[in-house]
Amino acid sequence: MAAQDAAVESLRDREIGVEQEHLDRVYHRLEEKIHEAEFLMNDAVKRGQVGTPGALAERDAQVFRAGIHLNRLNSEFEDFLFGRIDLLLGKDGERGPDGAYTSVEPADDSVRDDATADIAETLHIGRIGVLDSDYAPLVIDWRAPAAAPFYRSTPKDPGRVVRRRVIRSKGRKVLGVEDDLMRPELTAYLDGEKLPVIGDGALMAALGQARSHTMRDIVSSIQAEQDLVIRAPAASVTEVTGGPGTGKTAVALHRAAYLLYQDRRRYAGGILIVSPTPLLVAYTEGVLPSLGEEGQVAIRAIGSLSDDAAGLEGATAYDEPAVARVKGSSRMLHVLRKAARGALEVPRPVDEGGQLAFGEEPAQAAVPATPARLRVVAFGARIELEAEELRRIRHNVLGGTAPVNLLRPRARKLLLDALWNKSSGRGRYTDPELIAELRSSFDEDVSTETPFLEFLDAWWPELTPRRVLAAMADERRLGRWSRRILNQGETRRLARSLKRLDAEGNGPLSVHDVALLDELQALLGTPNRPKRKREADPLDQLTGLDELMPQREETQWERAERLAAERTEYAHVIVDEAQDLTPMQWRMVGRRGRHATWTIVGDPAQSSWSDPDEAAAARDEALGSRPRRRFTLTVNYRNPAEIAELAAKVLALAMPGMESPAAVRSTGVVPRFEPVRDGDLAATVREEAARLLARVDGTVGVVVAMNRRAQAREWLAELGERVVALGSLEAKGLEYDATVVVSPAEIADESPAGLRVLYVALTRATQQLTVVSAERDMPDEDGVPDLLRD
Ligand SMILES: Nc1ncnc2c1ncn2[C@@H]1O[C@H](COP(=O)(O)OP(=O)(O)OP(=O)(O)O)[C@@H](O)[C@H]1O
Repeated sequence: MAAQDAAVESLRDREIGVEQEHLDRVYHRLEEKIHEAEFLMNDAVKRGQVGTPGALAERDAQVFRAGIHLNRLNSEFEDFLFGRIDLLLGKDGERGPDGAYTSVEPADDSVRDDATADIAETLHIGRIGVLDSDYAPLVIDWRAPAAAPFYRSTPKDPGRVVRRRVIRSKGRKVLGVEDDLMRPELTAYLDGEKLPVIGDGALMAALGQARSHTMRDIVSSIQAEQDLVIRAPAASVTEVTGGPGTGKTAVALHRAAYLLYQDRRRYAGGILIVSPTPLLVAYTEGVLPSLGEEGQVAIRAIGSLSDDAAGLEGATAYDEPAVARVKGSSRMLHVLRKAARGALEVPRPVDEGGQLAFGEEPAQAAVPATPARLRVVAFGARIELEAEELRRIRHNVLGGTAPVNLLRPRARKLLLDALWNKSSGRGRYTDPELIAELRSSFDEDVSTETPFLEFLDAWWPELTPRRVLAAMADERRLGRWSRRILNQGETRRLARSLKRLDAEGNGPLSVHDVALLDELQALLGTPNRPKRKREADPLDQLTGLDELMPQREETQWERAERLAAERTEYAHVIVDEAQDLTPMQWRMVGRRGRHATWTIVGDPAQSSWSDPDEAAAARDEALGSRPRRRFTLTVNYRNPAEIAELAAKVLALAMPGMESPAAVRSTGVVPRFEPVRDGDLAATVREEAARLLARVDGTVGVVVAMNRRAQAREWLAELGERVVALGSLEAKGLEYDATVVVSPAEIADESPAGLRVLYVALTRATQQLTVVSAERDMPDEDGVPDLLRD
């Protein structure tokens, strides 16, 4: 037995040695390429010194290209080379642009009658493609067509693949190999020697690894059903559904990298990935760089999508469910339309002069809400417009649907018309030319007068989304805008939730406020501002360069940076956890992809939104009539069968009849049930988290009801960085080696979608799960809460 083990080990070592040799060749070639790129950079800099505009533009372009190239080559890929396939001869002998044979099917005579065959081609697969100096492929990019059989081949449908190997390496050192035999019935020979097979496959090895606070890519073990989605054509809409742990997020990220590889030019317009929480953004954002892609992809939390959400972190506060339901509903659109127009009448916030603040009622002899009349002097006489006339003009201007801020020039024009009609100038001449001249000087005189300008500013102020949102905090006013749209209770709750904002709308935003601000931005519009001239660069002035090149064009770098900063629309939009988007959020996301192609991944069973039909309608509106291509993922790679089985009980309650995905592995460790000990919830949770910390190498997540978030953080403060406390809604998409789910009943009762939120909480663990039940969970003698019993 020992001799047999030793033989296996020596075979493994020999195969590791074979792959090491190949990796050495790859690195040698990469070094050559890095030198080439550095040479290009230096050469480009020299060109820059010539100083003619043509040479400068060329230099910028060259530096840009060489910079990208160097960046990719220098990236510290942990396992740059990760796969290999050994293939039979193809049906035809044609080679593709990457030097590999293109045929997927084996040639008729590739297998001999005695079930032996020769390996005709060996391909190594890696994160980027590398050709040797003769243009033969040393490494095929994982996204190239030639790499597809690495993912697609199965023993049932092997194509040309005989052996599929996953290579594990760190830096320049190969650490291990794991093989899957796709044609076990064959005896295959490579260079005259029998093809060896090592290990029991790579997927299980990958799934058993400890989790950290960042997601890993799955590039070495993408499964066939996932590969179909990743490589689906970009056109129109690709919709992917699948239960927890089926790899939807992973697939979405790999698809972004794949699309960029396929058509870099087209996706220079940017790919947007919308994620439900900043936590999930932080968890996933390392995956794309590890796949060799950066820059063109923006991963944004739904709470930071609008320009108005402060900073990239955006909004993290959550409204209580009843408020969230109102703010997310498409009925809000009608309220916001009224508010965007009605806010013109709202007094402006205090300035030094002691005027009113929003939300305050006029006190004593305060300045009136909006000026009641306009008084100017023209041609030596006073002209006035009374309240009724002003009201008529405003009504007239607001007649259409144009954005309010863009209507200001029209309001100004109608005011001048009305003043002119009352002025003495009107009847002075009959000659149209003279009248026109007089009118034009009238307009100029009046419209530059301070009283007129002050009046216009107060009567038709430029509204900001935040100001309008803050104006909605006044319940009486909001009641006017929401009449026949929201009921009284909804109006009250909405107004109250907005009291967090000051008069200018500054203050903590909730995740749902962000979609409202974005809608308001669209309703209000941004007036055109005169273009600012490019600021002079002091260095250019000092060196006299500004005189040499007075109209220096933007460089390619500057242009790329500017476009990224200004980008509001994308070429492709990927929505993760799409089941959670509210109708208002769909509108916000839809505005960013009006001309885009889309990939949408989600799971209706995990939806925390209470009205899925309303959300589905909004989604249809955002996607328009684009055709949809649908995929379903069926295998759960995250949870062991023991945990998946428990979660399935909640699924049966939350969505009767819905099937849960099949767990791909089992650990033999069943979930643990722990009732609160001695009435001390904090101590029980802390002890359970500590117990799990000792049992797993990676992370432990403790999921509590949303209103216990802060509490839970305190309970766990002493336990170190491997433990994280999460509100139920924050657990979306994340995973931990072990989780503690605290009081299923509390989580389920939190909102109308509570059972689905509980389903999410129960499906976060890759190895172990403890459920802590409080009194309201009504645990039985084994500690099993009522909700989780058979
Ligand atoms: N082919 C694969 N090889 C290795 N690991 C995989 C594979 N597919 C998925 N995984 C792993 O399974 C886990 C779950 O994947 P992911 O988070 O993408 O699932 P999901 O469908 O988005 O789940 P949820 O709906 O619960 O958010 C991740 O750790 C992911 O790396």
